[in-house]
Amino acid sequence: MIENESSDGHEAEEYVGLADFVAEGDEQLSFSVGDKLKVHDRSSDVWWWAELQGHFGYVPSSYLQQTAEDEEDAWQDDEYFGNYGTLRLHLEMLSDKPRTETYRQVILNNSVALRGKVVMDLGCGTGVISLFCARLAHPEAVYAVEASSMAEHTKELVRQNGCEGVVTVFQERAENLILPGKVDVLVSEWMGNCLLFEYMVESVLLARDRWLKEGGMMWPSSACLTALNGVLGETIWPRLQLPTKEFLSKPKFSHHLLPEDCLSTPADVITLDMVTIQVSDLETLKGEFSFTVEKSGIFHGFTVWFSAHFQSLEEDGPSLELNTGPYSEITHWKQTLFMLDAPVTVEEGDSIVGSIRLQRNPIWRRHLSITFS
Ligand SMILES: N=C(N)NC/C=C/[C@H]1O[C@@H](n2cnc3c(N)ncnc32)[C@H](O)[C@@H]1O
Repeated sequence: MIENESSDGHEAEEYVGLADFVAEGDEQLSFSVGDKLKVHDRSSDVWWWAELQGHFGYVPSSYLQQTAEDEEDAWQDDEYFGNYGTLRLHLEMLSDKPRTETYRQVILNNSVALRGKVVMDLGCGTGVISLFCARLAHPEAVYAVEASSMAEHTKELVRQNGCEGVVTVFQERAENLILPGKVDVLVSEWMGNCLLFEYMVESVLLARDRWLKEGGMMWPSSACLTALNGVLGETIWPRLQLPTKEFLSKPKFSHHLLPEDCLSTPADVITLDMVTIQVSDLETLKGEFSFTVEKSGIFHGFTVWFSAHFQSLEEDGPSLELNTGPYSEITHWKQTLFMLDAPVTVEEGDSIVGSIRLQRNPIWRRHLSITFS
């Protein structure tokens, strides 16, 4: 067989492993999540004949996904920046009072220390954080970076607020950005559902590595994912439209969990230090948890949310936190509920021990899958 020819004479197709596979027998081929395999024969539905680094063998087709046509497509950037070019999403974010107010407080608390500093606002959208900097403090310069067409409006807003002397808008992807110089502070509001969805955080880390001065400040300085055992409040069941099985099979984004629906105390399961974390660390993030049930009830699933922490620019100055959990003021992210395959009755004092894994999708780079074990 010619190296790159498959048995039916077509070009071998490239696929990516979606999960680790361990061969059972020498006619099968083991691989790890993210491995790129050449598939030579897909005549069977279940087992395909594939090659990895010169080794051949059968692999389960359900573990493989075709690689995206090109890198750009993998990030779905046209759709992504297209969406952010319209006001709808920005209106939702600006209307989120806890979110926007936290960033305003951070700038206000650090207004003295910000004097003469150079700030980058990455993914500035309508530029609200940049305007906070220019109006509530006296930085040397603010570089407002926004890749979508929203940047045109942002330039106008900066002008109308009389901030063009301080704020410069760059309509550019952070990855391709050329700045006049390095910055003292990199501020960004990058957090997505379950903290990482959209993986805008990768852009923030690339910008950090290229443009943040040694010892510069990252805002948020750290972020963490928190979880607890939640119940599906009795209020939901009666309104259940979908068949229960289907309903239970997918995570529920933007689920508003009420404190009375919580069966255990929250536990931080994953923490990102925004100064030290590397892009490669984002591929797989794992956390352990052990919950003690505080009140008997039906355990329907795990609820997840995040918090972002903002260190003060001043030595032992107060830090600030944006918490999107059920005990804080509701935000546009709300919380995410991961349903169990089947609800479990639990008693006060029971302990629920396990681990969580956030696996970045090897193909669609803005997506992830979350596994509770
Ligand atoms: N999901 C939350 N919280 N915020 C999303 C916020 C996203 C905003 O940041 C911009 N953005 C995202 N990634 C980049 C990038 N690499 N370079 C420049 N601008 C970018 C988007 O166009 C949105 O306006």
